[in-house]
This record gives sequence, structure tokens and C-alpha cells, in this order.
Amino acid sequence: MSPVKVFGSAPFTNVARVLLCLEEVGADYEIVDVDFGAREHKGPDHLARNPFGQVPAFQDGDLMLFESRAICRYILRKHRATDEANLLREGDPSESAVVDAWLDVEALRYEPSVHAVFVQRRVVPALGGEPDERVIAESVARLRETLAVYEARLEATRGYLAGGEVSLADLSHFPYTRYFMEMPYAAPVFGAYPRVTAWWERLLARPSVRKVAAMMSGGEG
Ligand SMILES: N[C@@H](CCC(=O)N[C@@H](CSO)C(=O)NCC(=O)O)C(=O)O
Repeated sequence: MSPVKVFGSAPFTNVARVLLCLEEVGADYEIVDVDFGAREHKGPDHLARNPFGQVPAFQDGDLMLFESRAICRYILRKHRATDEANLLREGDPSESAVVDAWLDVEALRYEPSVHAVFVQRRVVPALGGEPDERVIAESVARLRETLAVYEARLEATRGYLAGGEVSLADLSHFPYTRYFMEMPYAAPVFGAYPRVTAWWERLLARPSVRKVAAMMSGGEG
């Protein structure tokens, strides 16, 4: 069976999220680069893969998917037998619903805050602009509110957001948080939440995370 294809490169956070799930289940995959410099992501070939002209897109035979979290769910459902951690908690609707809830928190609360800081601190200056300190301050304040909830949750579960064991809800945080941790805000923000910090360290210790982190830096996975 030909390996699945991931369109986009590892340094892109939403591509890295998909690679992380493929690594967690030990699936074979091929990364197909999309040339942003040539605006290939907005060309007809890629728009046929992802109508929003974004990466990742994902191909498995006749199936073409986009939206990284949906791709992750597909991968984990397809490889349930080799997903030792059962990262979606499929099979128990109440448990899988809790995973979905915390995955929505990551997508709708956590990522927008971290992404806004990343854009102001990395993207805007790279385009010759000045970071908007008001946006940064507001985003960091929102992030602190979210992390305070995480701190209480992680005390209750003694492990991870959806329960005692890791799930996709935890792993989905990795790509953006990795870049956030390289910024001056990280230490004071995360340092105020010891259980969140320990949770992050646990994620970093996973072989899949170490491999994708290397790929995000342009190294060999
Ligand atoms: N909700 C989607 C976001 C994809 C996205 O923003 N992709 C970025 C690169 S990764 O950060 C992208 O393709 N940006 C180019 C553009 O938006 O034109 C997902 O989860 O797959």
C-alpha cells in the first residue's frame, strides 16, 4: 500500500500536528513540499487539495483531506490498532467527548492566543513591520487565563487534559507551544503554572514529539 502523503513542510505548525499523529501510530508517510515562495499553495493543483489554499493537505488513496485536526482524527481512527495510547479514547463516548472538548479548547482558546503572539513577534517583524504590543499584551493575558484553567485541570487529572493518560488534546498543543517557548514570554507565563510546565515536559519526552521537533527545525526526523 503506498504511503499517505502530507502536503506542506514540517516547520508549519499545522503540518507538524499531522506529522505528530503519524509518528505516534508508526504510519508510513511521504511529505510533499508546497512552494510558498512560488505561491504554489494558491495554485489550482493545491486548491484542489485544500480549497483555502493552506497547508496541510493529506492524501490517502482517493481520500483528500484538509484541516489538521480532522486529518489527525482520521489517522488515529484508521490506526486505532496501533495507537497504543488510544489518543482519541474511541470506544467510550463519554471519554472521547472529553478529548473533543479539550481539543476544542486548544483550537478555539489556546491557539488563537499563542498564534497572535507568534504573528506579532515573528511574522510581522519578518515582513518589516513593528509588533503591536497591545495585541501581544492582550493575547498573553488571555493565555494566562487559559493556563490557569489548565493548571487546575492537571491537578485534578494528575496527568493530562482529558484524563490520566495522554490524548490528542494534549499533543495538539505541541506545534504552536514549541515556537512560543522560544519567545521571551514563555518563561514568566508558563513558569507561573508548575503543573502546566510539568505537563509540557512530559509531552517533550515523547519520542514522536522529539522527532517532529527535529523536523520542525529542518533536521531529519
Ligand atoms: N485550521 C487550519 C489552518 C491551516 C493554516 O493556517 N496553515 C498555514 C500554514 S501552517 O500554520 C497556511 O497554509 N497559511 C497560508 C495561508 O493561510 O495563506 C489547519 O488546522 O489545518
